[in-house]
Amino acid sequence: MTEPLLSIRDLRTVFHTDEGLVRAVDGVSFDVGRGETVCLVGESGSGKTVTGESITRLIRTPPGEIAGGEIVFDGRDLTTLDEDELRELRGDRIAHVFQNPQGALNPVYTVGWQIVEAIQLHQDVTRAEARERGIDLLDRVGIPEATRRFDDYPHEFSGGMKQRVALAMALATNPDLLIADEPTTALDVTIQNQILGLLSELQAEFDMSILLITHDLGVVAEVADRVVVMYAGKVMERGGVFDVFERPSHPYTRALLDCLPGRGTGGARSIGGKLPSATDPPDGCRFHPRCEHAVDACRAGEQPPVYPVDGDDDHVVSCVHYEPGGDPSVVRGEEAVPTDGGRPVEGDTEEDDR
Ligand SMILES: Nc1ncnc2c1ncn2[C@@H]1O[C@H](COP(=O)(O)OP(=O)(O)OP(=O)(O)O)[C@@H](O)[C@H]1O
Ligand code: NI
Repeated sequence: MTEPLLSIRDLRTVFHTDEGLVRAVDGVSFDVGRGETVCLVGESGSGKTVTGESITRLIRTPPGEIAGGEIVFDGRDLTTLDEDELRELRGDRIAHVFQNPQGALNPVYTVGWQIVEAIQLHQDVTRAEARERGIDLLDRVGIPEATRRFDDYPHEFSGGMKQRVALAMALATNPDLLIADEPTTALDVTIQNQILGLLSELQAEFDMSILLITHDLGVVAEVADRVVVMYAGKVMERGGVFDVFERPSHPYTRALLDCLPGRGTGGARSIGGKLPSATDPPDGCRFHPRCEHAVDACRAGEQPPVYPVDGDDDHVVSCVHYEPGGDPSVVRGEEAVPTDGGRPVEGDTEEDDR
């Protein structure tokens, strides 16, 4: 594999709060390859947004602080850059879009004016050239009558159209990496699908990498090349989208997938049990209090290291059942089939038998 565009190693981002230290991102590692879409998934509070915002240090300091790790982007460790260098990078080579496009748009100026500003901030072009480029971008993101709409104000666009405008602004400087944090969550399903389709098209056209943050596994199945599953600040599982969906290996990943309509036991809308406390997470595997497969080894010490699934270094899981000499069939019921002669394959039958 060629060198990834972005390589995050052992990232630690904390918040100093009145209730104590929140280890929002606690030793997270993953790569984003060139031209690849990597999805960061997990329930609310798992640290997805903080991970995305740590990359260009959008984290407010204080209370936030990047306490450790490396964020290597195109060969440079971003954690060593000063504020000026980061500003230069943000909105130029790395762009963000957020759930609420309102934040990206200033209500006081026309969208065209804002796009021209974004282009001129990073590129040495005339106003007329920037305008032409901006109209072209609005057109590319699917704004009808882009030339006429260019001089409209943000409030004159609907929610879905506003998100397209925000996307046009993000793409204005032809970024290498787009970090999209729940960009379609606030939109209705039809518009969601349009925007996601658009993202894929633009990705190919602009040859950029996308880090897409979402808790919607349906979206992940649609667009991801690779998946990083987070829980309580830790990576639980990481791998190619096909591997993770076909052979989900961490009990947490399996539980998440079981919540998808048409998969698993069906009916279940969310995982049982409570999310851990942000300031006082459990020892051992952070998921163990909600895990039906937890054993003593899961309850003490640190989060387990990541182990390859089926000897595949590209698909890894942080679960003691996968350590060398361990028995993953405890977690993945289907493994039991060849050994005991054709018992039912569902992962939860063992429990039902008891
Ligand atoms: N400014 C802050 N001060 C204190 N704690 C924070 C701050 N921002 C985030 N956190 C905490 O960091 C943890 C991770 O939050 P984060 O927003 O990254 O979760 P998320 O996975 O993006 O969730 P969601 O799906 O709800 O967006 C949470 O426990 C959250 O309360
Ligand atoms: Ni978030």
